[in-house]
Amino acid sequence: MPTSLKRLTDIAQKTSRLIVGLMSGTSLDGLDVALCRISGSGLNTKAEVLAFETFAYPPEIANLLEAVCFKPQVDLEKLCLLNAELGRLHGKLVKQFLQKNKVDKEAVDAIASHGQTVYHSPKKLRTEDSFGNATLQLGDADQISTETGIVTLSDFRQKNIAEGKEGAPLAVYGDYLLFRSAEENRVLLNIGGIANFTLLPKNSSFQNVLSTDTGPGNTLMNQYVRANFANQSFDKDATLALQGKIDEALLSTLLQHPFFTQPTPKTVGPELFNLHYLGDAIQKIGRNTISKTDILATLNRFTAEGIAKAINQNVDGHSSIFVSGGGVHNPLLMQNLQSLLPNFSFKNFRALGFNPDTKEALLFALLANETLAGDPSVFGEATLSMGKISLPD
Ligand SMILES: Nc1ncnc2c1ncn2[C@@H]1O[C@H](COP(=O)(O)OP(=O)(O)OP(=O)(O)O)[C@@H](O)[C@H]1O
Ligand SMILES: CC(=O)N[C@H]1[C@@H]2OC[C@@H](O2)[C@@H](O)[C@@H]1O[C@H](C)C(=O)O
Repeated sequence: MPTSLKRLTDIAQKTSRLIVGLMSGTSLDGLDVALCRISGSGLNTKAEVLAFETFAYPPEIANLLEAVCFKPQVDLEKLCLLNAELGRLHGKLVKQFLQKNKVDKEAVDAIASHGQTVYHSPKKLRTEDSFGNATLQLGDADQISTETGIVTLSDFRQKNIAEGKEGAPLAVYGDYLLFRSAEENRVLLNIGGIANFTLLPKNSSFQNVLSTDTGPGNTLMNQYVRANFANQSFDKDATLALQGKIDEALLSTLLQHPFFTQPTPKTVGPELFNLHYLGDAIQKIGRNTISKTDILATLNRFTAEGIAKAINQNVDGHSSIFVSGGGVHNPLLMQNLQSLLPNFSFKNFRALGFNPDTKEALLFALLANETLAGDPSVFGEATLSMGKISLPD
C-alpha cells in the first residue's frame, strides 16, 4: 500500500487526532488557525482548542482578495494567482503557527482548510438562468500539504452542493456534534462577515435541526468603514455608529430585499450585501445628505434586524442564544439584538467552553475528523465525508 494511504488508515484508527482548522472568512481580514484535539467521532466527539491565532493578510494578498472576492466580473489572472498564492501563504502560516506553539509537524494528523470563498451563488438568488447552486473557495490545498508535509482536507462545500443543497451553512454539523442539549433549546448564532444560526431543539434528532444564513453580519459595516474612514477596517467597539442615529427611511429600504422573506434555510454573501446595495437604497430614498455616522448606525441596526427577523420566524422565545464570531465584540450590535429579541436569553459562546472567535476554524477540524474517521449514520441522509484529500507525498 502506498505510504500516504497507509497514513490515512492509521489516522482513521486513532482514538484522538490533532487537527489544524483553517478559516478565511467573508470579512477578508485574515486567516484563523486553530489547533484542535479531537477525540472520537460522531455523537461521541469531544473537542478542545489547544491554540488559536488570527493572522492578518499582508497588503499584497489583501489587495488581491479585495480585487477578486464577491465580484461578478474579475481579472482571471488575479483569480488564478490567488488560488496558488493563498494556498502557499496558508501553508507557511500553519508552519509559523506550529513553530510558535512548539508543536512538531509530525504530531499533527491533518489540516482542514476551508479556503477563501470568492463567490457564492445559490440558485434562489439568481433569476436569469436555470443553473443550480454553486460556490467557489480558493487556496489550493496541494500547496498547503506540500508546504507543510501534512495531509490536508479542503473544499468542504462541494459535496453539499452536489447533494442539491446550497453548500452552507456547514456549522450545523459541528453544532449538532458538540452543542446539542437535553436540557434547553439552543440557538447558536455566528456573526462573521455574514450571520448565520443553528437551531438545536432540546433532545432533537439531526433531522429537526435548522441552520440558515440571516443576512449581513459585519460585512456591510466593514465595507462602509473601509471606503469612508481612512486607516480603519471596521467600526471597533461601534465607536462610529454610536455617534450616529438610525435613518428610518434608509433602514426600511434596506430591509425590502426578498431575501428577508424567503423561507429558511437560505444562504447569501457579500455578492448581494455590498456597497452597491447600500448605494441603491440611498438612491431610492432620494437623499444623499445622511451623515456617515448615521449610515453606520443604520447599517448596525439593519444587521441586527436581519438576524432578528430570521430568529423570530423560526424560533420560539424559550431558547438561549449563544453568540460567536467577531460581531459579538460589537456592543451596539449586541444591544440592538437584545432590544429586537427581548424574550431570548443571550449568552456568550464562551459559556459552552470555547473562545467565540475559534468556532469556524474548529468546525472545519470537526468536518475533517468525520471524513477521516466518522460514522456515516449520524446525520441520516446527509453525507459526512466532506472535503477532498491532498497528500503530501
Ligand atoms: N471590537 C470589535 N468591535 C466591533 N466589531 C468587531 C470587533 N472585533 C471584531 N469585530 C468584527 O468582526 C469581524 C471579524 O469577524 P469574524 O472573524 O467572525 O469574520 P469571518 O471569519 O470573516 O466570518 P464568516 O466567514 O463567518 O463570514 C471584523 O471584521 C469586525 O467587523
Ligand atoms: C459560502 C460561504 O463561505 N459561506 C460562509 C459565510 O460566512 C458565514 C456564512 O456565510 C456561512 O454560511 C458560511 O460559513 C460558515 C462557516 C458555515 O458554513 O457555517
